[in-house]
Amino acid sequence: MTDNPAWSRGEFEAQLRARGAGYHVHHPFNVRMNDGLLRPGQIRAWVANRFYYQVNIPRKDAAILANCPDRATRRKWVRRILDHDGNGEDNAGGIEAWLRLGAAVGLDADALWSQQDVVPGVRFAVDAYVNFARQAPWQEAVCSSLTEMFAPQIHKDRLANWPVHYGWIDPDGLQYFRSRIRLAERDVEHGLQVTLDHFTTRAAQERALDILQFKLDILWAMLDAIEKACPDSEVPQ
Ligand SMILES: O=C(O)c1cc(C(=O)O)c2c(n1)C(=O)C(=O)c1cc(C(=O)O)[nH]c1-2
Repeated sequence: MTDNPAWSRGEFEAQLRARGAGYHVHHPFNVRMNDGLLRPGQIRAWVANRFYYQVNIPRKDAAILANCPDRATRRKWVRRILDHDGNGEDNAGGIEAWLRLGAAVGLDADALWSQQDVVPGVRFAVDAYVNFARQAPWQEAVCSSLTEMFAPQIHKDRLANWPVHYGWIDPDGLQYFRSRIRLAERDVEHGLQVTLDHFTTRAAQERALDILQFKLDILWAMLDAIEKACPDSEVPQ
């Protein structure tokens, strides 16, 4: 506990944004991916492992919905589930778009759905995120989604760099990244509003920073595990 005065809304938001220094955009594996240094087998390993994150995001969001008694919040939050699952009509959803990314890098949908290439560290990290959302107060789970503040840039980097470095990947497969830029910005606007409204004492604000760090660590741990599973020397082309 701290006796320090609460930060202003602006200062609190600045403290949250400053945590971007630890975002997985700076992970060595992501840096090499962005610099065009990964072999096809390493890109495929990343896509297959990240699929486990993709399919669990709507389950995580459903847990937040289940814990949230506030109808106005649920009305906004439910959109996130449809963003990923699609609606079976005009919106195919993000999971479908990720399957198209898989196809573009040479992975068929059955291989992705089977999760046969998901390594234990990725499974543990993603499961920790879903479990946190099930067990924590819903405002804390909302706060944990705020790594998305830093996601638009990572998507833009991929859109700019992959076509240059990885000519073997059909650029149509990159649509997932394109679609997430706008959605992430919308999500962050709402998630930040909930967080800035809820964590109002200095102790609570510091708790929010710890929650954000927990989520940054999940993303970082995923890349550690993927990197370890496919070192440069052992990856088949
Ligand atoms: O590609 C990425 O680096 C990245 C990171 C994150 C993130 O920061 O959690 C998300 C996504 N992508 C993403 O596509 C996505 O839909 C998403 C939802 C969430 C969330 O916590 O609710 N994070 C992210």
